Amino acid sequence: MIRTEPRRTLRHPRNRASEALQSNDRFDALVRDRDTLRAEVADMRKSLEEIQSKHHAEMKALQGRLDDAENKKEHAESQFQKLLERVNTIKSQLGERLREDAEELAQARSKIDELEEENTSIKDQYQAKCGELEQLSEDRRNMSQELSTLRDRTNLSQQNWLKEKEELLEQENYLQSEFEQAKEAMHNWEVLAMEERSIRETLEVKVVDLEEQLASVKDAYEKASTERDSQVAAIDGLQRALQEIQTARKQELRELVENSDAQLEELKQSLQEATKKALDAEKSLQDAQGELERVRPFEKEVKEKNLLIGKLRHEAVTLNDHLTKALRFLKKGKPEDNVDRHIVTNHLLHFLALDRSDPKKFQILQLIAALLGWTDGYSVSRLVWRYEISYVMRLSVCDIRHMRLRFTASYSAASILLKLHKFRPVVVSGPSGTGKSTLLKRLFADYPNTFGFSISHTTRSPRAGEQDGREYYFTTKEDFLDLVSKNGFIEHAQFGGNYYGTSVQAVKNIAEQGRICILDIEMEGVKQVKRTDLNARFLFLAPPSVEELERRLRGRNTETEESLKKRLAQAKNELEYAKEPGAHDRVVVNDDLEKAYAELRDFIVDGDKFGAQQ
Ligand SMILES: Nc1ncnc2c1ncn2[C@@H]1O[C@H](COP(=O)(O)OP(=O)(O)OP(=O)(O)O)[C@@H](O)[C@H]1O
Repeated sequence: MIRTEPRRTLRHPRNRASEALQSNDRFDALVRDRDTLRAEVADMRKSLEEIQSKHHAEMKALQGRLDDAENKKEHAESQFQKLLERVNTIKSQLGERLREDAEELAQARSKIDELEEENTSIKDQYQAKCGELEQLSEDRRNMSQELSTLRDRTNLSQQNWLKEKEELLEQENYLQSEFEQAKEAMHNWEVLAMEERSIRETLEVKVVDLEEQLASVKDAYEKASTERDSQVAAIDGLQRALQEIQTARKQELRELVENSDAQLEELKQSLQEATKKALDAEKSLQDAQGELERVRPFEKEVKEKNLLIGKLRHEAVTLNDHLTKALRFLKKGKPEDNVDRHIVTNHLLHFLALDRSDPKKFQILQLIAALLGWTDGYSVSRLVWRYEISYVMRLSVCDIRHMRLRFTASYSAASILLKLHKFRPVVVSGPSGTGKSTLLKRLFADYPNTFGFSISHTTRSPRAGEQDGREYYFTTKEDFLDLVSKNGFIEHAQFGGNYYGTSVQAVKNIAEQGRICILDIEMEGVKQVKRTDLNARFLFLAPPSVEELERRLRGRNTETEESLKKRLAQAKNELEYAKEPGAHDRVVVNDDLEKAYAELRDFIVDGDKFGAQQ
């Protein structure tokens, strides 16, 4: 609306009447203008009042929403505090329990070791005593044999002597009877001499002869008697000697038997004691085994908890590292440095294009702040805080949970990748029979608790005593085939209607446990590992020649003619593949076992770095 100011100018008197008329008209017009203005003012007031009341209502609604949000925030904070308290109490309780269990386990182990040592020493003693017992029985048997031969010989000589004695006695009797006859004859002759003197003279010669005969017979008799006496004395001496020998032998034997009986008794006693001790040891071994069985689940729990603690520690260290890097990066930026406007514009466009709920938006904001050199920590944190608060206040609880899950998943994936940089798996491949198992067995013995084999998946049902995640990861056929379709296996095969396979995740699990996973696989498996993010190192073990390989396979006595042919054909393929550049990081020829082991160990151990990357 155009309004004109009333003009205040001096007019000529002739025009006064007409001017009065004009001024009346103008006055009327002015009155009209004023009225319209008043109406307009009233309208505006009305609309102002309406706006004010609307604004008031909007303010009220906003205040209500703000109050709600604050309540929710307070509630979430109190829940978070409670959870934190619970986590702390669980941590302290678990720590206590873990320490106690570890102590108990160590005691049980040392007890088992002691008992086992005792058991072996008792067994050794028992075996030594058995050997001694056998030796003694052998001695006894030999002596009994000797004694019986001696007895036989004594009996024989005794019989001979008795026979001779009888013969001498017979001779003596015969001489005695002859002497008696001669005496009688002499008597007859003396009677006859009395009667017949004449015959006497003739007979005297006979008498002399007879006397001579008698004398000689007497001599013979005396000789025989002395001989008999000496022989009797010899027999007596012999008998005495024999008796002495017999008594000495008997005494010796008695002593021997007594000694061996005593030794036998002692051995029996020590055997009984040893058996008792062995029984006691077995009982305490069983107790210890029972104890071990009881402790085993705790051991697993302890391991899991330790793992968890390790993971948490590692996460804390990584986060700290990231924070330090971010701070350093923020501190380094200078506003006067050349800022690439193109990059900033791109980031800004990206920021605007992203959905509000996308967490990347926050990261881009941080990046822009760093690029523009907003080194003032306070203003950056205020900006970030304001953005965060305004963003978080628009999120529902469900969104927050979802975000946390997404963060945890991506964080654990990143954590595994970090672990795979430190604990890099080693793929040891090579034709069957080159000596992989022989060398790896030695390496594991030299470096205990350093390496691990991945646990395989299987679709077969668990057997008694088997545990999921210990002997195998037991899975269904559907899940197994699903994982196959997602390239989740390094190697897989079917035996007797069941599937078996080595999964990529199983290898990652070994790195998660802080061990180097050793994969003893074939060429196709090697290629598959290269397609994964396992960050593995590759060693190829080659035989000195195909002929030597065949000799070793035959020497192992594990192959049929058919399987041998198959293995040799496969060996040729593997040797061809190994010639391709970059197929393996190291090729070791196993011609000399010591040399090959040194090369394999040097590559895997890598000066105690085990191939770790920064
Ligand atoms: N340097 C060597 N010299 C002579 N014999 C060897 C040597 N290395 C290994 N062997 C022998 O070769 C045979 C095969 O070795 P081994 O079983 O370790 O092979 P492998 O590569 O593990 O076979 P597979 O892949 O079939 O299990 C064994 O009998 C082993 O004793």
